[in-house]
Amino acid sequence: MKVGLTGGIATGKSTVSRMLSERGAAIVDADVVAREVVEPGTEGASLIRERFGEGVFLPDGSLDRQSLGRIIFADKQAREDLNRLLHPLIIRRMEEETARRQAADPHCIVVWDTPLLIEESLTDRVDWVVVVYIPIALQQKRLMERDGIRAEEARSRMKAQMSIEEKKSFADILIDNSGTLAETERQVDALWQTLVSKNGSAQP
Ligand SMILES: CC(C)(COP(=O)(O)OP(=O)(O)OC[C@H]1O[C@@H](n2cnc3c(N)ncnc32)[C@H](O)[C@@H]1O)[C@@H](O)C(=O)NCCC(=O)NCCS
Ligand SMILES: Nc1ncnc2c1ncn2[C@@H]1O[C@H](COP(=O)(O)OP(=O)(O)OP(=O)(O)O)[C@@H](O)[C@H]1O
Repeated sequence: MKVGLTGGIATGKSTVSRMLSERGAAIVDADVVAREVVEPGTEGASLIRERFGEGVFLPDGSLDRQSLGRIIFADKQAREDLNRLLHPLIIRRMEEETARRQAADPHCIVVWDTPLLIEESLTDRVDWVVVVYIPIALQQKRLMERDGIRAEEARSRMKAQMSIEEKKSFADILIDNSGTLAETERQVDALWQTLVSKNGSAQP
């Protein structure tokens, strides 16, 4: 079984995916894979160098994430270009990782922790869509606190994605992460019970 876990930036995907991992899920994290596909010497790194130039790389050859982030969160065309270059590489690697996990354990529950699951029309690749939701004002506050950024920058990052209100409508299951972590744990327990009971049976 393959579950797509999504939400808006800083709504709590990593928090929920950690809780699912503790219960036995196999996590495939798109942000981690996105880092792997641009490591020095990779095809991803050369594609970025061709489009964005040497200025978005550090002297040791690694990607200057801050610099590229400043460009793509402020410029829609640049963001679409980056997505077009990297997403096929990211998706391929996520599918390979999933196949590897399922070969090792056919009954495992694989969770795709993927911020852009809905924007990139990846919902058909998963059996269930779980959206981690918090209200927009709290999203902005948590993002500013976590990344130490100002309101304006937080808003520009949030605007680079479909709004969390809109994403809600794509959910098979909604996790409300606006309360305490203990409250989220309780919802994750219920989610896990549902996934385990449906594993191997009909899709939602
Ligand atoms: C622009 C980059 C270098 C900035 O790196 P940085 O370390 O500052 O951020 P990080 O990778 O941890 O991403 C943080 C969050 O930003 C959001 N985000 C990242 N990329 C994008 C994007 N292309 N469009 C919209 N939101 C994005 C996601 O919510 C993500 O969880 C990096 O995000 C990147 O390589 N993005 C392109 C790959 C991608 O689309 N990743 C998202 C998963 S498919
Ligand atoms: N229930 C909660 N109560 C208080 N703080 C929380 C809660 N859940 C998450 N947070 C905090 O909110 C921030 C965002 O959470 P998290 O990093 O899990 O979001 P994310 O959706 O994975 O973000 P990104 O899209 O950037 O990968 C973190 O600093 C986290 O510690």
